[in-house]
Amino acid sequence: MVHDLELIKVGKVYDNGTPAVAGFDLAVAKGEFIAFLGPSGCGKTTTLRMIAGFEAISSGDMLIKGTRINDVPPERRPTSMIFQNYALFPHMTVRRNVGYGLEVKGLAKAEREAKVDRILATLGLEDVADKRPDKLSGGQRQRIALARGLIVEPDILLLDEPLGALDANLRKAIQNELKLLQKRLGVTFVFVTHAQSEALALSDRIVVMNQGRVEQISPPHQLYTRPNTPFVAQFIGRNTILDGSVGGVEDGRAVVDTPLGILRGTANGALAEGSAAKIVVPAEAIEVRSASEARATGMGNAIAATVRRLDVVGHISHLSVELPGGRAVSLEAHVEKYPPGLFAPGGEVVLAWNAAEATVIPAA
Ligand SMILES: Nc1ncnc2c1ncn2[C@@H]1O[C@H](COP(=O)(O)OP(=O)(O)OP(=O)(O)O)[C@@H](O)[C@H]1O
Repeated sequence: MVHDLELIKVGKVYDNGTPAVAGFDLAVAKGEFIAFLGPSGCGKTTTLRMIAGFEAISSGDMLIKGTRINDVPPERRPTSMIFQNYALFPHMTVRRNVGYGLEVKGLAKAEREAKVDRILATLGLEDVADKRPDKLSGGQRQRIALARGLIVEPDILLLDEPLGALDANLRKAIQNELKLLQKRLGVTFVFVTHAQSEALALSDRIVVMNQGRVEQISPPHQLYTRPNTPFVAQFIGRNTILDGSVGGVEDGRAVVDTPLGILRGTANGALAEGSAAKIVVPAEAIEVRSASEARATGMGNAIAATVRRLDVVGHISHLSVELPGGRAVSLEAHVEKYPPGLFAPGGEVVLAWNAAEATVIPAA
C-alpha cells in the first residue's frame, strides 16, 4: 500500500545546533486524521514544517504518495498549511483571501471563482464572502483559513494548533465541524496540538512526542488505556503509577512486586522477570471500598489508602485519598457512587481494580 505520507527516520538539528527531532518514523494512510501531541518544545511544529517543506530535514527521508520529497520546495508539494493565527490578509475580502492561492497559481478567473464559490458553500461562508476577515468572528476566520487551505486541493492538510485562538465553547463546536469536514472530504489531516482532549476527540491516531522523539503512535482509545511508556502514562489521562519489579508474566498478565503489595495488570512491552516495571492504573478503573468490605471479600489487586477529602460539586464527587508513603490519588465519580458522608476524612479504604484495566510497562 502506498501511504499518503511517510517519514523514515526523519531528524532535524537546527543550524545553531539545537536537536529538535530524531528518528521520527510514521506512515499515514489516505484520509487519516493524525495529531502530533506533546509538551511545548517537543518538536511538533518542526515536524509539521518539515512536511510542508518550510524547514529542511537534517536526516532521513520524507515521502508523499511514495515519492521522495526531501528536496521538493513547499510550493511544489501537495500540501497546504493552516497557521494558528490564520495569516489572513486583512485588506482583502473573504472571497479574495480564499481564492488567493489559485490566483498565485495563475488559474483563469472563471475557474477560480467557481472553486471559490464551491468551497465557501462547503464551509458555510457564502454570506460573508464580500466582507473583510477583521470584521468577522474567530470561528468564521478559522473557517476562512480552512477554506484557503483546502481550495488548492492538497493531498495533505497541515494544521498548526488551528483552534488555539478560539475560546473553549467555540473550540468544541469547531472541533466537531472539522472532524465531519475531514471525513466528508477524505483529505489527510496532520494536526499539531498540545491539548490532549482535542487530540483524543479528533484523531484517528495520535503521535505522542517527547523531547524530539516519538513515544507512541496509537488510536486515542488505545493510547488512553494502554500506554507504552512511562511518559505516555503520565502525560495522557489520569493515572496512578506505581513502581515495582516484575514477578512474572502469564497469559498476558504481569505480576508486579511493589512496596504496596503484589499487584497485577496487563503486560505491555518486554517485561523480564526481576526487571523494573511500572503498573499504571487509570483513575476510571479504580473502585473504592471500605477496608472491612475488602477484607470480607478477600479482594486481590487492592491497596490500602486513607481518605483525605470528599468534595461534592453538582453531580460529581471528588475523592482525594492518600497511599502509604504519602502519595495522593484523586478520583471522581457520580455523587451516587461516592455520596457525601460515606468516606469521612481519616477513614481507611481500599483501592481495587481489575487487572485487565491496569497496564504494566517497563520502567525505562
Ligand atoms: N528556528 C529555530 N532555530 C533553533 N531552534 C529552534 C527553532 N525552532 C524551534 N527550535 C527548537 O526546536 C525544539 C522543538 O521546537 P518546536 O517548535 O518544534 O516544538 P513544539 O513541540 O512545536 O513546541 P510548541 O508547542 O511550544 O510550539 C525546541 O527546543 C525549540 O526551541
